[in-house]
Amino acid sequence: MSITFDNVKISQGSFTLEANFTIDPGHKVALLGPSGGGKSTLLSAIAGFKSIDHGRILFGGADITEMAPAARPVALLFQDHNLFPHLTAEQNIALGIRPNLRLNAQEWETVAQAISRVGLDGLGAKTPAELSGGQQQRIALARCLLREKPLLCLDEPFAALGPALKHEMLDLVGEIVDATNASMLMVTHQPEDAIYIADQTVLVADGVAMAPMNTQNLMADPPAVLAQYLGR
Ligand SMILES: Nc1ncnc2c1ncn2[C@@H]1O[C@H](COP(=O)(O)OP(=O)(O)OP(=O)(O)O)[C@@H](O)[C@H]1O
Repeated sequence: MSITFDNVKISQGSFTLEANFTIDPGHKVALLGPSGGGKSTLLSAIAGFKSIDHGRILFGGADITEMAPAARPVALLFQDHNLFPHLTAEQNIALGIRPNLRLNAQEWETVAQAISRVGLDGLGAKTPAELSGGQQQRIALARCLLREKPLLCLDEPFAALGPALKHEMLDLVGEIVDATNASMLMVTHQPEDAIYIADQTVLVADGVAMAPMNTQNLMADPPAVLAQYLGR
């Protein structure tokens, strides 16, 4: 579904971010730009954790500006702090279905399928401390996925992972997004990650989130602010 920022203005102290564009349905989009540019702020506004001062955010044409975070069509994955340390992997995933963890047999089966989907069969009873960083992120991703939200927002989700594992995770996200017909927005500091997974890129710099551009074209001929960021 499309995502529209209709004359959106978000302020945070002396910082202001503007966004006025539409992302067409079916794209995987990277949010790229200098530190402090407003990438996380934009994701927080979409997820409903940051209110906007002006304008509207539409998803598939429906105004979600005033919706509570849990009611939004959005699942959000952060770089870390995604899991509760005292709960097992499967309990952490189950939270995505029912925060009180009182799931019926069919819902536990859904949890088991989600564990399988992220390639972690047999590890459901482990706590986060017993899992590697990559495995922990897979658990967090599994919880995001079983909420079946049509928009997956990722805030530097795999920054702590090595290159091989990161590519594996990006492949997994890409596959799942394609299979479920979802849309994806991913904040990254790595241009190569944007090229790897995102067909479009939104450049966020100088208080403006710009309309999405084809990632390959953008990298081949970057505007000054991006060239500077890339160190070219
Ligand atoms: N709670 C806050 N109060 C006031 N200003 C804030 C607050 N949080 C962030 N900011 C400011 O908002 C701006 C945008 O921050 P944001 O975290 O969205 O940037 P970012 O592009 O995600 O940065 P990074 O790449 O470093 O994570 C920054 O200039 C920051 O100083």
